[in-house]
Formats: sequence, structure tokens, C-alpha cells
Amino acid sequence: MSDIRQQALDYHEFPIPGKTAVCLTKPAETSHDLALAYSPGVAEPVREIAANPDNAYRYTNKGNTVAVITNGTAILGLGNLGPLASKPVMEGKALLFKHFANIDSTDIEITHNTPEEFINTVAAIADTFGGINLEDIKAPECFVIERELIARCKVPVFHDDQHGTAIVTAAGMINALEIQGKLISDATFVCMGAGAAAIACMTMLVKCGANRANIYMLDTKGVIHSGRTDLNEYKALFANDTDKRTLLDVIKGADVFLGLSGPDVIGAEEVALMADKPVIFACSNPDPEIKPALAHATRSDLIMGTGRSDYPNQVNNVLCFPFIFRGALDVRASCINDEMKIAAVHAIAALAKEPVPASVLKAYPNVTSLSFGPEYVLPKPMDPRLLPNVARAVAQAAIDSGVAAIPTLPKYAD
Ligand SMILES: NC(=O)C1=CN([C@@H]2O[C@H](COP(=O)(O)OP(=O)(O)OC[C@H]3O[C@@H](n4cnc5c(N)ncnc54)[C@H](OP(=O)(O)O)[C@@H]3O)[C@@H](O)[C@H]2O)C=CC1
Ligand SMILES: CC(=O)C(=O)O
Ligand SMILES: [Mg+2]
Repeated sequence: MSDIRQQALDYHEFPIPGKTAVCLTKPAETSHDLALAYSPGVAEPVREIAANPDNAYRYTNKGNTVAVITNGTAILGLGNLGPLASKPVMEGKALLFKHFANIDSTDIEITHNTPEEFINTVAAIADTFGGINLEDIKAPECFVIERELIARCKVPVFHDDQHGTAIVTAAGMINALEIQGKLISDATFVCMGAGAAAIACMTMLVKCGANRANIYMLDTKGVIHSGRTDLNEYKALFANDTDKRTLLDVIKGADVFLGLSGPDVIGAEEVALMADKPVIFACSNPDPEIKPALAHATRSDLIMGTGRSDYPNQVNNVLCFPFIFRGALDVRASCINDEMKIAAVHAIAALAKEPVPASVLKAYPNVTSLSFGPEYVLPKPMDPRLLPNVARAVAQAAIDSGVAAIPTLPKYAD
């Protein structure tokens, strides 16, 4: 067994199985404590909430709790391994919510037969939580699931693999293209993958200035083009009128390769054909579309990112979801709208240009310095400024766009 494999298994098994637990926020030592926490005292907040549902935010943990909900159909890049096998990833997201944004989170893995069953299950329990983070649900079902749940739930519903990934990718891409001296509007993009993350990332990049005509998307059958009859409605939005059919056809002269597909799908031959000063974000987890060592060995003028924590430029939705929910919960936003997402893009991108605090460097024992450049286009997940900077920008955007029930910003400790 490899070292990291055994270390990861031990980390999850010991000293107690799993990564999260419930902790109490009120005393439960005396009979008086119990008379308040339970019977008879608990009846009082029950009556208050029955009279006015908003009181749930006052008397229960609803307002600081996000459910991480999945069906396990697209677990990272490992594929459809089912709800139970996805539990370590969902507990991991709960760990990240708590550690980085002090949001209490519970993982929920749903077994179901149809998207409607999944939607009905989530809609039926959504009011328990302050927000719903959908995770690792494959395309195209994820699109209708998210759309229906947004329509039916009173709390924000956010498919992290779509929007969290898109926000972080856009932030990193804006910075990487700037370093490479390229305009996003002129850049040519090749996106490997046409699922949840890929469709959302390319949609976001277009909103950030990318030219739709300069985007080539591929799935397992090759280039998405207008002659194909097997495209779902989401892929069809990215169909090009072109006679290019393969990665080799589209990668020639491309400025950007964005991988949201699976391991080792692009090789040295293709990387060598890209334009000068290219950007490669190989975001598949745990194994990227190309190993950084191979890409760097092929050419020295590229900027390389992966989804992993053990290489420079981690392009991963962990930079977004804890903080976008922090901002949304803090002003009790009814949804996470485009204004809030774009605000998150710019807050994350801007932070990469700031000097990096010593506490961040401490978390990376093999790194001696970090400053804006080819090896540092995005902040690190443990940067303590992500919380105030991103949450504040998101909360302000929620207020400005009229979706916040609380119209004032909380004080964020810088
Ligand atoms: N770094 C990050 O923050 C994130 C990374 N990801 C990564 O993105 C990948 C996709 O996740 P997600 O969008 O949720 O999953 P989906 O199941 O929704 O989409 C997967 C897509 O990848 C395509 N694909 C799979 N294998 C290949 C291949 N060998 N060649 C070309 N295309 C391929 C599929 O093609 P087809 O449509 O033909 O089946 C499909 O379009 C995963 O590896 C995941 O780890 C996802 C979210 C966040
Ligand atoms: C990071 C993540 O959410 C994924 O790879 O699915
Ligand atoms: Mg995911």
C-alpha cells in the first residue's frame, strides 16, 4: 500500500471513525438545564416558531447549518460509486465548512430511483437547514435537480460542483491569463468534460468575458459539435459548427486547457501544440487530466493548476463554498444569485494579489515564499482572509441585489 493510501485510511479510521461529530452549545448538567433544554422549557421556542417560522433562526441552529447532500453519482472523478461510498467526501465537505467558515454541516446521502424522488426528498427536509449544498451529482440530472430545488426551497440551494468550481476556476483563470499577458476575450479554450463542472465553468467564463466562439468542449465522444445528435440540451449550448473532432484537432494553438473530466486524458504531444504561454487547469480529482511533472517537462512557459492540495495553484471549490455560504447565511439570503457568484470571483482573484501572511506559509512546509505569479494564481484554502473578504463581498452583493432578509453587513474580523 502506498504511504498516502495508508495514511489516509488511518486518518479516517482513528481515533474514532469519520471526520465530524455533534457538539453541544448549551449546558446539560443539572435538572434545571434539562428543564430548559427539554421538557418543559423546549415548548416555549416551539410555540414561538409555530407562531412565526422566522423564529427558527432565533431559537435553533438552522441559521448556521448547511446540509451537504448527494446521491453519489459523480464522486470526485471516481464516477458513480453510490451514496454510501460518497460519505467520506461529504464528511470532508462538512469538515471544510466548519473549519474554514464555522458553519455546522451535516452530510446526507440519498438513495433514489428518479430525479423526482431525489428532489422530493430534499425539498421535504430543506427547511431544517439554513442552506443546501448539493455535491457530486452527475450531469445532466444535476441541472434539473438544482433548478427544481431552487424553485421549491426557501433557503439557498447551491450545487458546489457547478458554481463553486466555476467561481474558483474563473478567479484563477482571470489571474493566470493576466500573468500570461492574454485577454480573456481573445483566449481560445479547450474544456475536457461536458458535465456539471464543465458546463458551469464555461458558462461562468463567458460571463467573465470569454468569447463563446473561442470555446471547444469535449466529452467521452470527442468534440461537441453541431452535427452530433446525441447532445443533451446543456451540451448543445456549447456545440460548435466545426469539422474538428478530436482533442488533437482543437488543442493546436489553444491558450487554455481546462480539465473537468478524468485522469490522464491529455498528453505531452497535445500540450506541446498549445499556443505560447498557455494555461492548463487539470482539475479532476484525485487524479488530474495530466500530471504536473509531465506538463512542466513538456514546456516551461505554462501555468499549471490542479484540484489537489499537494501541488501549486489548487483550483478547487474549497476556496468558495465555505465562504459563499458564510456570506449568504449572514444576511439570510434567499438564494445564491449571479451577483453573489461574480462578487465571489472577484474577491478570490483579488486576494491572490495581496502579500501572503506567515500563517499561510506555515501550512506549506515545503514552500518558502508565495507571491502573485505563475505558481500562485489563487489564494491558499487556509488563508484566513478568504472568510472576511469573500463572505463580505457575497453578503454585500446579496443586499445590493435585494435577496437579503437582513439588510446590514455583519462585522467581519479582518
Ligand atoms: N477541482 C475542483 O474543484 C472540481 C473538480 N471536479 C472534477 O471534474 C470532473 C467531473 O466532475 P462533474 O462535472 O461533477 O461530473 P459529471 O459526471 O457531471 O461530468 C463528467 C464529464 O466528464 C466527461 N468525461 C469523463 N471521462 C472523460 C474522458 N476520459 N474524456 C473526455 N471526457 C470525459 C463526461 O463525458 P460524457 O458526458 O460523455 O459522459 C462528462 O461530460 C471530476 O474529475 C471532478 O473531480 C469537479 C468539481 C470540482
Ligand atoms: C472538488 C470536488 O468537489 C470534486 O472534485 O468533485
Ligand atoms: Mg464535488
